[in-house]
Amino acid sequence: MRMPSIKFQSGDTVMGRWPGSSLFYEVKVLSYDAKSQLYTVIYKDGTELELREADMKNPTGFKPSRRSRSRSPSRRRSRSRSPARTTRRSSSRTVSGTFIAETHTARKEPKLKEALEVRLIPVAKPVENNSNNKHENKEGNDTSDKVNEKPADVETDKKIVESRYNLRRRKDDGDAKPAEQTEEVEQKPAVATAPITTELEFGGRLGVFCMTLLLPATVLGLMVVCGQKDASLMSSPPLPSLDSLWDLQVFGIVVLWLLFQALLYVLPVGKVVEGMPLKNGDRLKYRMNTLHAFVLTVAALGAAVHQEVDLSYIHNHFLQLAVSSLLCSVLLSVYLYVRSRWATQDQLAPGGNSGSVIYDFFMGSELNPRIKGFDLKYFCELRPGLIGWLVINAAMALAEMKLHHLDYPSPAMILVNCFHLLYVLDAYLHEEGVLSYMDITHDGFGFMLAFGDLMWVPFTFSLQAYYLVHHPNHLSLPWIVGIVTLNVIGFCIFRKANSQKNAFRRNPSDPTLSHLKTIPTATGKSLLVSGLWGLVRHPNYLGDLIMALAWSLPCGFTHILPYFYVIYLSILLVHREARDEAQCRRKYGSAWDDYCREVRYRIIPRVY
Ligand SMILES: NC(=O)C1=CN([C@@H]2O[C@H](COP(=O)(O)OP(=O)(O)OC[C@H]3O[C@@H](n4cnc5c(N)ncnc54)[C@H](OP(=O)(O)O)[C@@H]3O)[C@@H](O)[C@H]2O)C=CC1
Ligand SMILES: CC(C)=CCC[C@@H](C)[C@H]1CC=C2C3=C(CC[C@@]21C)[C@@]1(C)CC[C@H](O)C(C)(C)[C@@H]1CC3
Repeated sequence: MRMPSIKFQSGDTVMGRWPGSSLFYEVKVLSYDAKSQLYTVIYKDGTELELREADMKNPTGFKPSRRSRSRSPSRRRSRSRSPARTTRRSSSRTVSGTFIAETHTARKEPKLKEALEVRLIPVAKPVENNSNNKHENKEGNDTSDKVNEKPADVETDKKIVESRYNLRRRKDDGDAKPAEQTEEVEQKPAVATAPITTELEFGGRLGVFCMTLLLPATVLGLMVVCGQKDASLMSSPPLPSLDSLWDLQVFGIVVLWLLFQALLYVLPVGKVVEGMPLKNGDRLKYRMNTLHAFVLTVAALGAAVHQEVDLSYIHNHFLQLAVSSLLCSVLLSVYLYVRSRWATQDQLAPGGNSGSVIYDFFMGSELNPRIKGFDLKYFCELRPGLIGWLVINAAMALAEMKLHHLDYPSPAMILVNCFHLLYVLDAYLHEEGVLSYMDITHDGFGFMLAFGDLMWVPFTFSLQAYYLVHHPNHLSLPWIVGIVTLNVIGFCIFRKANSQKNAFRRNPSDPTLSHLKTIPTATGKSLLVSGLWGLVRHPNYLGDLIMALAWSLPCGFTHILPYFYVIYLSILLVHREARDEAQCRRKYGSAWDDYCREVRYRIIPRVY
């Protein structure tokens, strides 16, 4: 069928611009939509886009780039769609000669905003991750793959993307805008906008409302039961008195603790690194000094103990400390919710923009709330709660010694303390990796994380140590060896999986990963499909769960309470895996399905 009187016809091979760049690839015209005046074209790697005529040219006037690197046009996408780059970048790569550099120099970008609809259809086959077969952008500020030609200036690039393109879904996704609506789109500033959250998690508004009330009650309930002689969940201990829950002095101590950690956070020590690219292409800066903060805290506490400060105060005021932390997390969440009302669209998290007060309060509306560079979410995620957890553990060891007149903590208490210390130190030693975790890159900062970081982590993660104070458990040497071995296995899987993924994301050409197979995706990123990431789809979760079991075993088998952490983590990680799965399927489309076919189990090999 011939098309209307237009420049290009279906079946023509022409050069199509890649969104946001001055790069042209060979494309085949599939169809033309007269209403939207867009051509649907297909790139050689199977990527389909819709382009305006102005972004398509006859092949004459183009020359093939002399370099021939295996790089799919679609892999340019993440770069070209990220307007604000802090690095300059190359513009001459080829996919078996299909990626062509424009021969014109100093091309002027028209000021017109143009509509572009995007649909990516990846061609995904596992490939060896060797240096001749790269499918992936280097994440971060890597400039080592720069080649000649017009390096795109940050601002110029931003303007090009903002003024030339409005990326939106294709018609066949069901919400294409007719031509009249395109006008409307063009009138808005061309910045990334946060979509309204329609798919509500955690049982929606009612679910999060219940969780907001039940989670704090659960922590307090567990703590009360744990302090009883009979730590059975079926026991019904007397309700704690108001006095045992609240003390102004204790509240003051918690506030001082937060301020002290905040002070350590702003110390100008440690390198500053950039986080993952945000929706608008910017990268926030983070100072990596959690380890410094930890060491200084230990030094300060050591000095305090030397001055005869009694750390068993923590054990004696455990409930009051928890209630004060809860109050701080509620106040913080209210502040976060209120300030999110003034946040710009591109500062909002995808999951916390539903318009429902309770839902957005719980999930967190703003992705990276900052006060003059002080990142509230990142601060809370790694510092007051995690260091607080270790301090509580140490206080429990002292309380155990005091209560049972011991010269040293029991072997069970030492194991629990050492395992937890290793886990937290590992996070600090690999602090940069945390910047790519879901909580930082995807989840908003609201009650769930504020409460999780400030109350849940320190007071439920330390339950095993608290339990051991009142329920000593003798461990034989074989048990000790067995438990230590289990923790080492879990830790190695956890660390290796996280390190492999982080290294691969930072530099897919990393020679230490060259033996691993990968699946390319249309976004330009690849997926690891062998090694630990070929065993299950979340090997890091598997390692985490094995460690969790090793942390509970020192407490014996008399009560289920010390196993609370394993139960919590299993539920959280299964749910998290499902969330991540949905995100990855959206992001990677059929390449993700191929990965799932290749790696059948999610967390536990041959089981789940
Ligand atoms: N102790 C606790 O309470 C908790 C601990 N954790 C731990 O935190 C850590 C971080 O967890 P989380 O942020 O949930 O998830 P991950 O660190 O596993 O990140 C998931 C992301 O990894 C990338 N990815 C997935 N599969 C592959 C693959 N095959 N190859 C390359 N990249 C892949 C995808 O992102 P992309 O492709 O965009 O890079 C995906 O979105 C984990 O180790 C977890 O165990 C988590 C929650 C609670
Ligand atoms: C429902 C509910 C109680 C939600 C709160 C969940 C949070 C407690 C967790 C979500 C992800 C977390 C992570 C860590 C601690 C627990 C929370 C905040 C973590 C910082 C622990 C240390 C690890 O090494 C880690 C850095 C991998 C980890 C990151 C995720």
